Amino acid sequence: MVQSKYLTGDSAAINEFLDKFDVFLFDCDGVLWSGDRLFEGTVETLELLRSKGKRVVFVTNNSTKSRQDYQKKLTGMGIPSEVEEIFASAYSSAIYISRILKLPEPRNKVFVLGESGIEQELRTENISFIGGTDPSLRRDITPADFAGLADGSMLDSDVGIVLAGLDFHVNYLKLAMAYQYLRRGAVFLATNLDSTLPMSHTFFPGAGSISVPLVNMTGQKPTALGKPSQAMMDAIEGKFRLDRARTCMVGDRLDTDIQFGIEGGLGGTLAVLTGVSKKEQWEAEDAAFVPAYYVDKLSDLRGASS
Ligand SMILES: O=C(O)[C@H](O)[C@H](O)COP(=O)(O)O
Ligand SMILES: [Mg+2]
Repeated sequence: MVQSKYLTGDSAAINEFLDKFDVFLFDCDGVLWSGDRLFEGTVETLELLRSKGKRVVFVTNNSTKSRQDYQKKLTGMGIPSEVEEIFASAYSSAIYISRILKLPEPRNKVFVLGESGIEQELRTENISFIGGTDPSLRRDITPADFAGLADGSMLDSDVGIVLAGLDFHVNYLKLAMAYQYLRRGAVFLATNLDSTLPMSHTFFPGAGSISVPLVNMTGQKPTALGKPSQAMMDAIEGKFRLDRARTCMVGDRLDTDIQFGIEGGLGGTLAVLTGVSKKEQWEAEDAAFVPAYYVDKLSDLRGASS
C-alpha cells in the first residue's frame, strides 16, 4: 500500500523534499487561508520558497473570484503575485467555453449559477451571459414564472450553456431556469465539483453542491473545468513550460488537489491538514489517491534549514 511521508518536524526530510521540485502549485482555500483568514506563517513560507528560486503558482477551484480579484486578495494578504501566476476555475471555464467548446453564435450565451468571478472571466473572453449576480433573480418564484418557464417566454433563446459554480445566492427560481435550459439542450458545465467549502473551521455547501439538484433532475453530469480536470494543468504547463517531474501540487483535498497532481503526472503531491481531507482518508485500504507527502500545516515547510 502506498505510504504518505510525514514531513512535519523533520528538517532533513523537508530539505530533501524541497530540493526535488522547481515549481509548487498551491491550492488556496484550506491551504493558504480559510475564507479571509490567512493561516499563520503562509507569507513567510512562500517567501522561503521564492528565496530558494522556486516558482509559485496559485491553482484554486473557488469560482467566486476572477484572477484579478485573487491577485488583489493575495497582495492584500502580503503575498505578491502576478495575474499570470493565478489559475482559477472561473478562468478555466471561460477559456473552455471561448476556445474549446466554441458554440456558434448566437447560441453560445451562458446561463450562470455563480458569483462575479465567473461573470468577470466570461466578459474578458467576450462571452455573453445572463443570471449570475443579477439581482432580479434573487426572489421567490411566482405563478407568472412557472407559466413563463413552461411556455419558454421567460427564457432567452440564445442560451446554449448552463455553467454552475459556487453561488451564495442560489434559489428555486434560478435552479428552475437552469433546468429548463438544460431540458432544451443547453450544454451542462460546472466550474468545479467540490462538495464543501472549508471556512471558519467548518464546512459549507461547495460548488458541487450547487449543481447537484440539476444532476438529480437531468440525470446528466456536468463537464467540470476545475481540479482534478487536467484542463487547468495543461494551461499551466503551456504557460510555464513545466517539467512535470519537478513540479509539486500542494492541496487540502484528496479528490481535487491530490488527484489533480497524481493524474497530471507531477513529480509529487503534498497534502496539508488545515482544510478538507484527513489523513485517515488516505491511510484507508481503499484510498483512491494518496499524497506522496503530508504536513500538519503549510508553514511546517519552514522547518527546512534556510
Ligand atoms: O466549493 C468550492 O468551490 C470549493 O470548496 C473551494 O472554493 C475550493 O477552493 P480551493 O480549495 O480549490 O482553493
Ligand atoms: Mg482547497
